[in-house]
Amino acid sequence: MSLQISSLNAGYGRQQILHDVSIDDMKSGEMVGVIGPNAAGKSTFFKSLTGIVRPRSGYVSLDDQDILSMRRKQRARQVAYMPQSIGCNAALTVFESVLLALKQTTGWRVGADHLNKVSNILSMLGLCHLADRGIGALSGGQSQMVAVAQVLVRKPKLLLLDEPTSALDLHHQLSILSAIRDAAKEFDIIVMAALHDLNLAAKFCDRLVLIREGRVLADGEPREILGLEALNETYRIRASIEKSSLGTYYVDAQLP
Ligand SMILES: Nc1ncnc2c1ncn2[C@@H]1O[C@H](COP(=O)(O)OP(=O)(O)OP(=O)(O)O)[C@@H](O)[C@H]1O
Repeated sequence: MSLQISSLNAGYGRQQILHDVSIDDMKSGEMVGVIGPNAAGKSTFFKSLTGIVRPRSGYVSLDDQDILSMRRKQRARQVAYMPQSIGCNAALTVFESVLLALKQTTGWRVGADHLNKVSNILSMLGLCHLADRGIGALSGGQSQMVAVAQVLVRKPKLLLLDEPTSALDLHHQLSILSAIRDAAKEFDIIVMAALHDLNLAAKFCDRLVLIREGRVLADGEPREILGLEALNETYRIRASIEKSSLGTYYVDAQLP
């Protein structure tokens, strides 16, 4: 399965935000980091793939199907989106909220297989201890992890995560991204995640797409993208890419 995005244009009113965004040949199991400074258009890009923002032009082919022309329900079975800010319904437990997310795309009959799916996802993300808690009584980080469970349980073909670790401590940033990467491989999902932490992006993503002012500036392997001079200009920093004693690459950045 592959995803192809060609010449996507989108915006709000008269303001054009995305300009001819094209990304070639993303493959199932792949984790693609979408990076770029504040207001670059990353959320608008994700929203235009889900239909929340209607693209003005462009073509998005997922598994040889044009997702932009799909009906909302059909698209929801294939594309799951976790927005940057998460609302919660205080009347549900964590387990029920993940079950409800699953049922949105599979109909309302609840069978043992559905309950197992929810249990498996909670276990995969290390959230079993929260299963019976009311979702209105979670911390910001716990809510964010439950939101990941809600999209992952649907096993979409394409999973869009808008800053999935912004509320998480270091341990949970690593554990959640690691679980998402494993899930991408196990369930054959294409994951696109907007990430502000370039070191996490380098550590977990197979590929990085750098967006500035609504345009794709670069697309490639993390080491290649983070070593680009364009990164300095885009983020208005002075950065160098270093190799750690663990053998991973990281960005050492300062103000210019
Ligand atoms: N609903 C909206 N109506 C009008 N303009 C909007 C709307 N949502 C976003 N924008 C504008 O679109 C531009 C891109 O915003 P977007 O949220 O896509 O950026 P982003 O890269 O996700 O930013 P951040 O990293 O800060 O979350 C910004 O200039 C923003 O002000």
